[in-house]
Amino acid sequence: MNNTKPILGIFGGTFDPIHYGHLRCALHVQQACHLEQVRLMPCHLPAHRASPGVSAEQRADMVRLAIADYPQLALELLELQQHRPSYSAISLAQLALQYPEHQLAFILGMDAFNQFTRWHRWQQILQLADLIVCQRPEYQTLSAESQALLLHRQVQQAVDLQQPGKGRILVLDNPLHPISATELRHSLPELNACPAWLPPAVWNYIRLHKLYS
Ligand SMILES: Nc1ncnc2c1ncn2[C@@H]1O[C@H](COP(=O)(O)OP(=O)(O)OP(=O)(O)O)[C@@H](O)[C@H]1O
Ligand SMILES: O=C(O)c1ccc[n+]([C@@H]2O[C@H](COP(=O)([O-])O)[C@@H](O)[C@H]2O)c1
Repeated sequence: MNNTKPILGIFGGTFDPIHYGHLRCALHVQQACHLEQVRLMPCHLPAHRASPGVSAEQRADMVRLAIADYPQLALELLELQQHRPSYSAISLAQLALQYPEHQLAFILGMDAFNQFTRWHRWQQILQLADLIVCQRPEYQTLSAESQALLLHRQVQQAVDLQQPGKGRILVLDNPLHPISATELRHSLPELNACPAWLPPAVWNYIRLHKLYS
């Protein structure tokens, strides 16, 4: 039996700033997994790292600019609108209530997946959503904890997520994008032109607001 509920992808991130690694992964996942939409959700107060120097509103503005040409992508403001640590388990519980007619899939890179069993109430996430893991250069070795999770939960094909269910994990065979926001933040002060890994509209925003200088 096919699942009649469309799948909504939730791609959480600090997006400090958003770059083509994020954008191309979001577009690839949406198409490869037949997601109705991918909603990019900037975290407000990251629970797991220092607060970014750029405000949550500005990080969201950059996401909005980066996705403007792609109707299959949308900005999810849930975490920005709440003054609490941005725990994915809490956000997904709220999104599940907000989108009862959809099945949820949380999208994350391999580096994030390798830390997943240290997340706040991570077991609850697997009761609320499937995980779609994007491969990322330099992070292609799975931690022992991630391997253990995959043992019982991994599905091999995107089409498997169309069946009713939750807590399944798909590791995608996606094109690799060797870029990180950390690297960008370090190189941006030296750059005079838009680098290949940044959407031009995001570059213009960074220049206009003198970010990362
Ligand atoms: N180049 C990439 N390829 C695949 N996944 C990526 C890539 N860059 C980021 N991601 C994933 O996108 C999500 C949000 O990442 P984040 O906003 O932290 O970007 P980042 O480039 O990892 O930033 P930073 O270097 O500041 O940690 C995470 O799940 C991360 O694994
Ligand atoms: O909920 C948690 O404990 C948790 C711990 C680490 C990361 N996350 C989420 O994972 C997403 C990617 O995180 P990051 O640091 O790679 O931007 C982002 O939505 C974070 O809020 C969530």
